[in-house]
Amino acid sequence: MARRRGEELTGLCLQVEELEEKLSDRTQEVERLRSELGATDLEKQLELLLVENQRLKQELKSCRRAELQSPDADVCSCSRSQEAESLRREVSRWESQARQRERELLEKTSRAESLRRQLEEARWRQGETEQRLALRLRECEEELARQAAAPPRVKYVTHTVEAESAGAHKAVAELQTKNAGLQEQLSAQTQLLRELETQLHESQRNCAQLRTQLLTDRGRLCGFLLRVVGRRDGELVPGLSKVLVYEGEMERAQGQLEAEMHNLEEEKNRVIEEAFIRAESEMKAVHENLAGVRMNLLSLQPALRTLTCDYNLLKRQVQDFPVMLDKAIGDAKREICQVISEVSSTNRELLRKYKREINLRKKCHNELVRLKGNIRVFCRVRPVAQEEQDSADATTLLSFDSDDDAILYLSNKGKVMTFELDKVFPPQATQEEVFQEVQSLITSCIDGYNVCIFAYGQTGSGKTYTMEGVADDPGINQRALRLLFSEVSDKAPDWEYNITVSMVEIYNETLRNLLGENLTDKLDIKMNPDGSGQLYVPGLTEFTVQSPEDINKVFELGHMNRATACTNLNERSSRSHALLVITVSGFNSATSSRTQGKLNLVDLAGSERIAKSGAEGSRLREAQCINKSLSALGDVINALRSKHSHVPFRNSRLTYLLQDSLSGDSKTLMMVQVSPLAANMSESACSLKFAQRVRAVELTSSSSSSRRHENSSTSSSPTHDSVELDSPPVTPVPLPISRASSAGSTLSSGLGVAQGPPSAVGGGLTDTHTADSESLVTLTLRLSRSLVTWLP
Ligand SMILES: Nc1ncnc2c1ncn2[C@@H]1O[C@H](COP(=O)(O)OP(=O)(O)OP(=O)(O)O)[C@@H](O)[C@H]1O
Repeated sequence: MARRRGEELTGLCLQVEELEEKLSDRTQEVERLRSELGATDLEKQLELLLVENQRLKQELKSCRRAELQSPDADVCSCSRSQEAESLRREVSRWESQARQRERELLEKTSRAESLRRQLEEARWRQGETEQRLALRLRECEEELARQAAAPPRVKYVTHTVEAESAGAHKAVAELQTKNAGLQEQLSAQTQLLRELETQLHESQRNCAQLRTQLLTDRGRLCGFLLRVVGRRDGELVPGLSKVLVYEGEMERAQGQLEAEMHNLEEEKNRVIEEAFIRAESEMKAVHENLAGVRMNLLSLQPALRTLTCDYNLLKRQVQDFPVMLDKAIGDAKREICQVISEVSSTNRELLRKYKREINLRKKCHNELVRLKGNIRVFCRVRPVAQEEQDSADATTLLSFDSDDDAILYLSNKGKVMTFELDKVFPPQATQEEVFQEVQSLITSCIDGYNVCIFAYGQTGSGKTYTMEGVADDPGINQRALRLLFSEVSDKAPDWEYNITVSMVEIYNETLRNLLGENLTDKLDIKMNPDGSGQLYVPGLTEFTVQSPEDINKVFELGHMNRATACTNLNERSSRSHALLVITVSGFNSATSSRTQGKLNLVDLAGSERIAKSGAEGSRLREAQCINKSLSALGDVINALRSKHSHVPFRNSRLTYLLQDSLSGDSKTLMMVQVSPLAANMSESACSLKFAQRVRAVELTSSSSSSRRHENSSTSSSPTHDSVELDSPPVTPVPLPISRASSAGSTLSSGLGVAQGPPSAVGGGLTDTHTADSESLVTLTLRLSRSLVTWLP
C-alpha cells in the first residue's frame, strides 16, 4: 500500500515535472514572442514573474522531496492520482491547443507584417508614381506655359503638341492601368487583411477560452492539490498560494500583453486606414491632376487643330513652291530675255544714232571750221618790251579798229595801210585769248583731221612766245596738248586715244630729230612702203605722252637737244624751223571706228629779208634756205586754194614734211607775228601783205563742195610734184590779192604779179559770202532733220 502510494506520488511528481517542462516551454515561447514583438515594461514584469516562478518551482521541488521523505506521504490515494493524471492530460491537450493557437497567431502576425510591408511598399510605389505624375504634370504645365508664351512656330509647335499629346495620352493610360492594378491589389490586400483580422479575432477568442479553461483547470487542479496535499501538509500551502499568485500574475501579464497586442493591432489598423485614406486622397489629387491635364489637352486640341491646318497649308505651299519657283524663274527669264532683246535693240538703235550723231557733230564742226576757213590767218602784235620803251622806235605805227577785231592799220612812210585778216590780237592779248581762237582746230585733230598751225614773222616778233610761251604762261604747243588730254579723257571710256609727240628742226633744208639720241643724223622724208601714199620720216623719234608731265619732259629734251646742236641757240632758233608733230590715234570700242589726226605746230624761221641786206657766206645760205621754204609754203597754199592740179609740196623740206597736213580736209592756221616797233614797220608790212594774200586766196577760192574733192585730187598727184621740184622758187611767190579795198593799191603794186584774173578776184568776195550763207542754211537744215530723226 505504502509502495503503491509511493508509486502514485512518484507518478504525480513526474506529472508535475512534465507540467513544469511544459510551463518552461511556454515561458520560452512567450519569451520568443516577446523578443519578436519587442520588449515592453509588461514583458519585463513578466520576466520577473518568470524568475519568481522558477524560484517557486525550486521551492516546490524541495517541498516534494521533503514530502517523499515523510512516511505520511502514502495518504494520496490512487483516485487522486488518476484524477491528477486525467487533469494533466487535459492540461497538456489544452496547452498543445494553446501552442497551436499561438503558432497560428504568430503566423497570422507574420502574414499581417508582410501585408503591412506590402502595403507600405504599395504606398511607396504609389507615392513614387504620384511624384512622377506630379513632375510630369508640372512639365506639361510648363510646356503649356512655354507654348503659350512662345511665338507661333507652326511646324515645330504642331510637331511638339502632337508628340506631347500622344505621350500624355499614353502616360494617362499607363497611369490608369497602374491605378486599376493598385486598386485591385489594395482591395485584395484589404480583403485579405480583413480575413486575417477575422481569423486573428477568432484565434484570440479561442485563445482566451483556452486560457480561461486552463485557468479553470488549474484552479481545479490546485483545489485538488490543496485538498490532497494541503490537508496533510500545511507547509505546502504557501507554495501553492504563491503558484496561484504567480498564475494570476501570469494571466494578468498575458491579459496586458493581449491588450497591448490588441492596441498594436488597432494602431496598425488605424495606420493602414490612415494610409488608405491618404492614398485615396492622393489618388484623388492625382485624378484631379489628370483631369486638369485632360482639360489642358482638350483646350490644346483646337489650337492643335489650327496649327495642324496651318502646318498642312504651309506644307502644301512648300510642296507647291518648287513649281511656283520654276514658273516664276521661267517668267523672269522670259521677261529678262525680252528686256534684254529690247535693250539690245534699243542699244543698237542708240548706237546707230550715236554714230550718226558723232558723224554729224564732226561734220558740223568741220563745217564750222570750213566756214571760218580751212586756212585761217591771224595776226598778233607783240607788246613793246621794257628795254625798248626808251628808244626812238618805241612809237608804234600800228593801230586797231575798235569795232572790228579783224582790222589792223599800219602807217609806213606816211601811208596808212589797212589789213583785214581773220583776227587781230593786240599787244595786250593774253596767251589764253589767243588759244581760245585756236582750240577748235585742236578738236578737229581729235576728230581725225590734220591740222597745221604755224607762226610766221620776222625775228623777234614773238613767234616762239606764241607757240611755246614761257614757263608760267605756256603757248599754243603746251595748251594744245593739255586740251587734247582733257578732250581725250572726256571721251573715255568709249574712245581710247594714243598721243605721240615728235620734234623736228629744219635748218638749211636739213631735218634733225630733236628727240633722238644722235643729233648729227640727218633725217629724210620718204613715201610709206605700205602703199598708203603717206609720207614718213625714218628714224624720227616718237614719244607717247599720257600726262602734262610727259609733255614737259619731252619739251625739255627737245630744247636741250636743240641747244646742244648749236653754239648760239637764239641765233639758230631764228634761222631754223621748229616743228612739234602730235599724232592722235583714236579707237571707239563701241562702234569699232578709228581716227587718226596729226597736229603740226610750227615755229618758222624769221622771215625778214636778209637777202636784200647783202648777207654773205653762211648767213646768205641760211637766208636762201629760209626764203626757199617760206616761198614754197606760199606756193603750196596758193596752189591749194587756187585749185591747181599740182601742188608743189616737194619744193622744200618744210612743205614736203607738212604735205599731209596741208592737203585734203586739213586745217591750216597762219599766225602772223608783228613787231610794234617803228623800225620794223617795213618788215611788218611785208609779213602782213603775205598774210593778206594768203587769206585773200582762201576767200576767193572757197567752195565747200569742191574743196575736199579738190584737195584729195591734188594731194595724190606725185607725178606733178616731181616736175615742180625741178624749179623751186627762191623768193616768196606773190599770191593774188582778193580785196583791193582792204589791201590798198600799195599792196598790189608792191607785191608783183597776181595769178588769177582780177575780175574773178573781185567777184570772189560776194560769191564766197553767198556760198557761206548757203552752206549755213544747208547745215542748219541737215541739223534740224537729224534732230527730228533722233528725237524719240
Ligand atoms: N605777246 C608777248 N607778250 C610779251 N612778250 C612778248 C610777246 N611776244 C614776244 N615777246 C617777247 O619778245 C621777245 C622776242 O620774242 P620771240 O623770241 O618769241 O620772237 P621770235 O619771233 O620767236 O624770234 P626768233 O625768230 O628769233 O625766234 C621775247 O623776249 C619775248 O618774250
